[in-house]
Amino acid sequence: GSKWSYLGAEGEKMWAKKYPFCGGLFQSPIDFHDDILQYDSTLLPIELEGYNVSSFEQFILTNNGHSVKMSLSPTMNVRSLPNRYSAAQLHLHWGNRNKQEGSEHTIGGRHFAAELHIVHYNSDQYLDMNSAADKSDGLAVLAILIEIGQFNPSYEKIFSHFQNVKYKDQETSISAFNVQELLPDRLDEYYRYEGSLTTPPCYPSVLWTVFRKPVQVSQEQLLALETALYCTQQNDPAPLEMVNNFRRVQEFERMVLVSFRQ
Ligand SMILES: NS(=O)(=O)c1c(F)c(F)c(S(=O)(=O)CCO)c(N[C@H]2CCc3ccccc32)c1F
Ligand SMILES: [Zn+2]
Repeated sequence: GSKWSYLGAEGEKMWAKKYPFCGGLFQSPIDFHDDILQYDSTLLPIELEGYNVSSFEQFILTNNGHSVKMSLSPTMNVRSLPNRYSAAQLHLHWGNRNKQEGSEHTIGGRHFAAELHIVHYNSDQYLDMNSAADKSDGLAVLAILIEIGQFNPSYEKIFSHFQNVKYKDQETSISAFNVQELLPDRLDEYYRYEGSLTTPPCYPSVLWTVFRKPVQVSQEQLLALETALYCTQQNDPAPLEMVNNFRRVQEFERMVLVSFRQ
């Protein structure tokens, strides 16, 4: 089992001891600020294919002790990237009820409340996630920044099941739905850079697309995310709340491309 956490002796400052890439190059997440941004007119709007999965299909929601992840259908693909990338899973990062700033990427040093990641692997070159995860052109992650605002019925399709996955290794099956509902409406405005997984093993294998426009969930929905889940198993005598599961921003001396003019 992966022995790492976001806190204490196995926290992010120690990851590099067991997972050398975590101390390496091209690490994510990063802060987006003006002097590293460069407009690139060749960045096409993100095109999703096969995202509208029939509600007769199921997605599996799992608490893996680090996040809550949802399996996705490999018929879900991202076009308009150098290769065809097929969806593997989505998961979230968040803060806690007293500090609702748990996004991984930041804009002008500002955290958002939470962040959704949809992890895809290069299905042109590799068989599955595991064989793609450590290849430089292996993965593409779509990142959606989440802020507090209106109740979001699409996010509720995931959040309403948290009581069934409170503890590590619990899972539940939910009716599939169109995951595009979880994205902002502007798929043509995003930040683009080559980075890494933000958890161990931190492979520098991710083509990041971070949408400029955040989505909104309500205060109550965010509170549910911040208070429902545990990193520990149900029978663990020392329960650990699953909070603050975001990596701090990494030093970054490279340009980030943007598909939009200011
Ligand atoms: N922020 S992120 O997008 O970098 C990222 C995570 F933050 C995260 F938590 C996970 S995980 O699988 O839930 C737990 C750690 O592997 C993955 N999972 C990836 C990592 C390697 C791998 C292999 C097979 C399936 C999924 C993943 C991940 F890509
Ligand atoms: Zn993530």
